[in-house]
Amino acid sequence: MSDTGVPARRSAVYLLDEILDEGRLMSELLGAGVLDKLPVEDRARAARLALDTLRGLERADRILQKHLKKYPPSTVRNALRVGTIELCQGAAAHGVVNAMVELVSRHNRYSHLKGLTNAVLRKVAADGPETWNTLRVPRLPKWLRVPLVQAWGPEAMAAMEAVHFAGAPLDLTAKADASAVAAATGGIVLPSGSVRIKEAGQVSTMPGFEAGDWWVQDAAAALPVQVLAPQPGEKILDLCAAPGGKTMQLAARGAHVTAVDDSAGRMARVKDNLTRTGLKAQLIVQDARVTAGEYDAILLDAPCSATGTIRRHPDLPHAKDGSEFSALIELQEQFIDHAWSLLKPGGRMVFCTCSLLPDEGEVQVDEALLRHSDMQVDKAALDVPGVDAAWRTVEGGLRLRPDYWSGLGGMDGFYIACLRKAPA
Ligand SMILES: C[S@@+](CC[C@H](N)C(=O)[O-])C[C@H]1O[C@@H](n2cnc3c(N)ncnc32)[C@H](O)[C@@H]1O
Repeated sequence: MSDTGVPARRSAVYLLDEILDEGRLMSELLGAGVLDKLPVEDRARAARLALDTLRGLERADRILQKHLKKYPPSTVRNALRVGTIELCQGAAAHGVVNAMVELVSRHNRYSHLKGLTNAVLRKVAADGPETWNTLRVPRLPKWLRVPLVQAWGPEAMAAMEAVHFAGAPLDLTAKADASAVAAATGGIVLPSGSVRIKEAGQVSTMPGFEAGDWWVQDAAAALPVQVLAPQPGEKILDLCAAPGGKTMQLAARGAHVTAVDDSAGRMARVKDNLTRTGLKAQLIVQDARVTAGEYDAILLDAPCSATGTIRRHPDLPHAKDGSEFSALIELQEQFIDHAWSLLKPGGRMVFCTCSLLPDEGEVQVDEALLRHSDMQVDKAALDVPGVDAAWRTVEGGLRLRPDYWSGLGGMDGFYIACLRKAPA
């Protein structure tokens, strides 16, 4: 990292400007290379500062509110937010204040606000850290909170917000032996067989990464393949496959996998992942709605709101406003119907989304059952290790929420159902 910490902090402020004002996602910004010019440590620091600021945004704003008569332009406001988060996390006051004052003073439009930056952050340094823990756990923005409270109730919502605020541990899926991966990486084996690491460093330097012994995958995201229960030699279609976590799980169990995704860029990551792990699958870049063939089993991990992944992606509720969701729900319906036409009689299809919205899970399955007289929900398929009976839903699926396993560090929100086609 640079001595002053200014370049990393400036980049964190830039990320916040783009996320909060332009509605861009962190993944999109990192994919576009906005941090690529920074040294590696500065890149990690900038991303961490931006993510921490987004998680604690409501608290930072409450602390800053006391010291601001009116809001400064958003770049300066975001610099104050980053500074507040650092101060409340216990960083040395002089380092944070000096760096933020320097950052603002070098700004070509807002250099006149360096005095305000200095004065406000000094006040935050004096009272912010002790105020921090007296403030409520940050809430989701209303556009998302309202439908989630309606779906799961206020207590569950508060529990999910507590997990979002805490952030997420690192979960790994072992190619073969979870106990060996846990021993090598200092993790624990979760009830479902994933390996969880509380304090992870840089992933690519961890033991077993180069050898391809494991890949990063949230414990909840690893469950759909367990529910599908692939058998060696089965012909399995993995629809919407990139970046390939589930493709690798299917291939590791000896299935003949055809992986389809319409993003060439994301499919390149599937290829890299397969190469690193020494696993095989046929990769096809195409729209899932034109895929052809006949398959013993299908995994449909449909594109969705990704509202189940907020503890890892705290930018999402700030960058989005829900306006894209009805188009996604419509797309999911089309994917289900087309995928169903590719399934052999007697075959099974797992439909899943990393969403907390029933419209992208429970409701999709209810409606698919009405459209397809040869479709049934296979409830027995949910009998896999680590799955709690309380997570089962009325229509026969599995509802996973971030507040489940909260003592172990939570899990991503997911919906999973196994749909069985009538025999010929
Ligand atoms: C939830 S992600 C899949 C995650 C993946 N199954 C895994 O486990 O790593 C959804 C994927 O759907 C893909 N997608 C979106 N629209 C698509 C379409 N029309 N046809 C095929 N893939 C599509 C996206 O590129 C994205 O990679």
